[in-house]
Amino acid sequence: MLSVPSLEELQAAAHVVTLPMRVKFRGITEREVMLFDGPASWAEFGPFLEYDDAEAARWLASAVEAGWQGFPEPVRDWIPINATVPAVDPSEVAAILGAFDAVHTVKVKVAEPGQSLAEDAARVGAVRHLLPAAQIRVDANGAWDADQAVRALRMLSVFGLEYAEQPVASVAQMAAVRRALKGLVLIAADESVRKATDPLAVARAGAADLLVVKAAPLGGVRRALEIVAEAGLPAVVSSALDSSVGIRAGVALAAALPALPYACGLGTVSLMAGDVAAESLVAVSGGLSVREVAATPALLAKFAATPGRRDWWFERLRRAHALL
Ligand SMILES: O=C(O)CCC(=O)C1=CC=C[C@@H](O)[C@@H]1C(=O)O
Ligand SMILES: [Mg+2]
Repeated sequence: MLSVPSLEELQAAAHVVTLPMRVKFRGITEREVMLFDGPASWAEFGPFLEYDDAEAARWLASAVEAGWQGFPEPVRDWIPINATVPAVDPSEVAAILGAFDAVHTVKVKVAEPGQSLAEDAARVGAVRHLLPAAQIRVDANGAWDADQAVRALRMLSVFGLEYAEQPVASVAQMAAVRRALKGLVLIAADESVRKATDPLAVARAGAADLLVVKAAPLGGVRRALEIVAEAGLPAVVSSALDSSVGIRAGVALAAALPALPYACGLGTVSLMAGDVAAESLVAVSGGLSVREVAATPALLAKFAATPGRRDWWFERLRRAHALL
C-alpha cells in the first residue's frame, strides 16, 4: 500500500483551475479541478462540487495514486474512444460531433430532466442520420423509472443501440429492465458501480451486461482494475469530465485492463474550451495514444481559479485528506 502524502505536501503541489466548457454538460458550463505536480506524475482531484467528503476522498486516493505512485503497466498503447453528445437540441449535434476526429462510436445523453422522450429520439435520430454506420449508446444517468426505461429503450432501439448506460437508478430496477429488454438492448451500469457502497452488487445481481468504470470515483486505477476483475463483466472506461491530466488516469485504466471490447468515454476534453496541457489528450483517428501528460505553467496561470474558489478547494482537500 502506498503511504498517503502529508497535507502540507499535497498543498505545496496543488493548483486550482476553472476550465470553460464548449457546451453545457451535466448542467455545468465551467469545470473546476485541483491538480497536483506530484513526484510520479501530474495528478487530478476533481470531484464535482456537490459531492460529499466521503466520495471526494476516493477521488483524492486516485490523485495520490497518479501523482505519488504512478500507473500499472499498460497492455496496449492505443485506446478507441467514443464521442459524447450532451442533451442538446438535434440542431447542435453536427457541431458537437465535428469537434471529434473520426467518430466510430457515439454516446448520447438522454432522459435529461425537463426533456421528453421525443427530444431524446430526435437527438439519437440526428446522430444516426449523420453517422449511419456508427455504434450508438445512450446514457440516462438513472433518470427513468423501470416502465419508462423499457418503453424508451424499445423506441430508441429502432436507431440501433450498442447498449444503454444506467437507464434506471437501483440495482433491482436495472435487473428488471435488463430482463424485459433481453435480446434487444444490452444494459451497462455506471452510477450503480461508481456511487454504490458495494460496487459489485450490480454484477452479483446479474443486473448488467457490462460495467462503466471511472478511475477517480472508484479510488484509482488499481482499485478499478480489481472491481472489473471481481465483477467478471466486460468494462468500458469513461471520464469524469476531466482535464487532460485526469483523462490520463482513465487512459491508464483502459490501457491496463486485460480486455477492452468497447470504445471508451475518454474523449471529453473535446467538450472543453480550455485545458491545462499544451498537447491535449484528445482523440485522433478515433483513439487516444497512451502517453504521459503534464500541465504547463502558462495554462495553469491562464485558467487559475479565483482566490475564493482556490480557498474552497484547499479546504475540501483538507477534509478529504483527513478521511484517507
Ligand atoms: O462516457 C462518456 O462518453 C463521457 C463521460 C460522461 O458521460 C460522464 C462524465 C462525468 C459525469 C457523468 O455525468 C457522465 C456519465 O454519466 O457517464
Ligand atoms: Mg454514465
